[in-house]
Amino acid sequence: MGRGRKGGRGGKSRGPRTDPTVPAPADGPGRTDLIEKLDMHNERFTRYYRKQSLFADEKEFEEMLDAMRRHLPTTFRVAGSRQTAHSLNKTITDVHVPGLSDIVFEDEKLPPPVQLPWYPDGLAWQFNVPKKVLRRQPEFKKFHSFLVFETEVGNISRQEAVSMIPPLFLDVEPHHKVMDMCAAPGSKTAQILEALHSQDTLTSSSIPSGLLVANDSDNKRTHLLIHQSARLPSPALMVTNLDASNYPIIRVPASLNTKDHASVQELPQSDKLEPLMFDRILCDVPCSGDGTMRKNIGIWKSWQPMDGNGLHSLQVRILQRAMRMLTKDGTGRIVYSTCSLNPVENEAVICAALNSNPAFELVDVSDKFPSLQRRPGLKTWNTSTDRTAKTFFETWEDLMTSSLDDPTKARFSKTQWAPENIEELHIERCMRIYPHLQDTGGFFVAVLERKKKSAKSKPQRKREHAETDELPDSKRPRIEESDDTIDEEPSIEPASTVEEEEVSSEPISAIDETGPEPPVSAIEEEAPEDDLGSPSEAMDTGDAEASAPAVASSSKGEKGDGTFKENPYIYLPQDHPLLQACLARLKMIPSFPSHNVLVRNVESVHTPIRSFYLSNTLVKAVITHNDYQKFRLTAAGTKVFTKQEAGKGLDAQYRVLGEGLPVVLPFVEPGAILTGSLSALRTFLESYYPLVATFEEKFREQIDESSTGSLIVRFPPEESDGVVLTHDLVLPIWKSNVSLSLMIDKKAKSALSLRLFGKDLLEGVKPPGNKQEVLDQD
Ligand SMILES: C[S@@+](CC[C@H](N)C(=O)[O-])C[C@H]1O[C@@H](n2cnc3c(N)ncnc32)[C@H](O)[C@@H]1O
Repeated sequence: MGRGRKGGRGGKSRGPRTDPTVPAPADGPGRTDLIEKLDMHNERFTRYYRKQSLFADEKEFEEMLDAMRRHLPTTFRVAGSRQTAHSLNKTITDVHVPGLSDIVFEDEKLPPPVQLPWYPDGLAWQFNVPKKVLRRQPEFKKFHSFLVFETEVGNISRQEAVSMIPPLFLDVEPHHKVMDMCAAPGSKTAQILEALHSQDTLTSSSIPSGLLVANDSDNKRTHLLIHQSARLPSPALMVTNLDASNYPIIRVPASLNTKDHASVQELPQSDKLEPLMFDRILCDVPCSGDGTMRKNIGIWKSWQPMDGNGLHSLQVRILQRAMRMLTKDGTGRIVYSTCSLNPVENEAVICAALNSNPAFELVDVSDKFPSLQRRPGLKTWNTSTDRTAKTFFETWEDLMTSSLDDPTKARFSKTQWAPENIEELHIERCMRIYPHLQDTGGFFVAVLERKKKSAKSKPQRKREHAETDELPDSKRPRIEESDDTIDEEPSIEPASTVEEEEVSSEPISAIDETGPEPPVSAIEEEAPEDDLGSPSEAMDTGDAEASAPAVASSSKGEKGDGTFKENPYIYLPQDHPLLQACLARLKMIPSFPSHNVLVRNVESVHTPIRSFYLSNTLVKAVITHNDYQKFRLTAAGTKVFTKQEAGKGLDAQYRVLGEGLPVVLPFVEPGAILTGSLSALRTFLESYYPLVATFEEKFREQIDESSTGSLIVRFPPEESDGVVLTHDLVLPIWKSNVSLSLMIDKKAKSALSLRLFGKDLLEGVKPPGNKQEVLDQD
């Protein structure tokens, strides 16, 4: 398998390989219809895992297999920053769950949604009813619409329960510099962003001083990622498109490489540059994905042991690279995870990485999230050397002395077997989540930190490396750690060319280059986790402006020849006349961080600035002091203002973008914010471009006093005619001469309607012709 090849578990299921001539059975309550059941067998899989002795007895192994053949319950997370999430969660607990608690459908009592007991603050939910219930049973149908709309607007994230675990153990805080090495399609990126934004209020977004670099080697998938993260726009986000195992060093001014710089301070001018060291790194690596078989049923058929064997080397190299990028101040943390149960992709990778870098250790997190059922990492396993899972070797030495031919032997690395020092590595601190433990998918998570006092002498390190030193060069894992050399690493050179202290830098490439074809799951597009609304549906908002990603994302990306062509990222001078005109017109206060505004198009007479983006200072430092082309920077910061077609030159009219509003709200002159009411909100939601004359008088008066263009309205909490607005709602509107428009996309309007008024007030209302014409009308 080649480096940086498209990979990724949880590949879009090819679905059950059913006989097309057999009519599909009805959607039965168990939803594991006969045809699927027939496909849920694979001798290679059962033989391989039986050999691993995962459990004390065969009975439990059978229990696991049974669970893997059952339909996976639907799980979702109430997303968004803390306060908004709590408010929506209360609606689910107080309104929806009671309504779903005593439902009988076709003589069967249906279980209501329940909270996942281990997820903090009860923000994650699970329910398990057949699809036909969601289609036909009125209460569940209503709940389903609610979920679909809230998912569309980013308030709810459909995510497999186990996939929510790694970010929890990462324990991100707003000042952290975080790297998500294999981030697409981005469900964990979204969780990390939420943690960076834990200081957000109900109406306004904080600007974290930290940073999240979300990286994926697959260019197409980075665009999925950008779409996902647009649901939580963040001035602290950058998306890059590189092979994580060779991730280059990013240089930033030394004073920003600390925990206590301000989020939007001016860029320091005279600081020396030093490599950016991350506080948190997630390695959610590409894997064979056999833990997702409940969802991706196609893996049942295709699974074979070489899937995992073929990914081991890349997984080790990604983790090793993460170890080099982690802060050395002792407070950093790496979480390694896969949705595979295969020890070659899990414990073997952890052992290889720990043995290559004795400065690190596994962290005992057994006291964290105690209600999460888990099992310890394996201390022994058997590695199979063929696709049929019939040939196993207990040790690498056994393989070497076997009668297999040399080219076959050369495809394996010693690190695919348990090392002799496994007892010293505390491998039991790894976490295995099996499907039968709490009705989930299968998962593996390990938490690594630098040892508190790493005083290993060179001779001691040499002893630890001796095992790999004995190997022929071609089979050695790349032992790339040397705490002393990390700063000298050339910024963009592949890590394998880094000068290393004690051992060869030969990459562990034998399997990578010549190994088996990657597994289906490793090369297919990952199915969006979100079956409550696919990304493509979510993007089709019917409002092209409003639905554009709210991050400064690439409009070009990868060219046909594989080279990378990006629109530039240009920070404007603070006194740029157009920026200043825009800030004045939109009534921003003087402390607006105008030194952190960037644009993506080169301004000229013919191409005026289309949109303004805002980033925090760390993002600015990364873009300013590094060659972002080399990072294949695909997105940065968050889009806050965008051009409305009216006006030219300095008279150009810009508006505050719905997604950008929470970010800029703290900088809007308080007097410029209008006060709305439930009645005004209803008028906005009932029609696309309501006439000013149709609004209640109190609101109309404020509108009459305001100039045309972009305005912001605060709707305070109110209860009227059984409709309850529980907290402040702040929304952007556009005023033209005779009408107004709520500047959020159609789906966000529908979600709001449903949440407040119990129905979509725009349903059945025909959209007028050209929105722009309506907005520009005189
Ligand atoms: C398991 S998926 C990540 C899922 C993601 N963390 C999430 O929660 O949505 C693995 C990802 O690794 C990417 N990948 C494969 N090889 C890579 C490499 N060498 N460097 C970076 N990313 C890689 C794949 O494109 C895939 O998106």
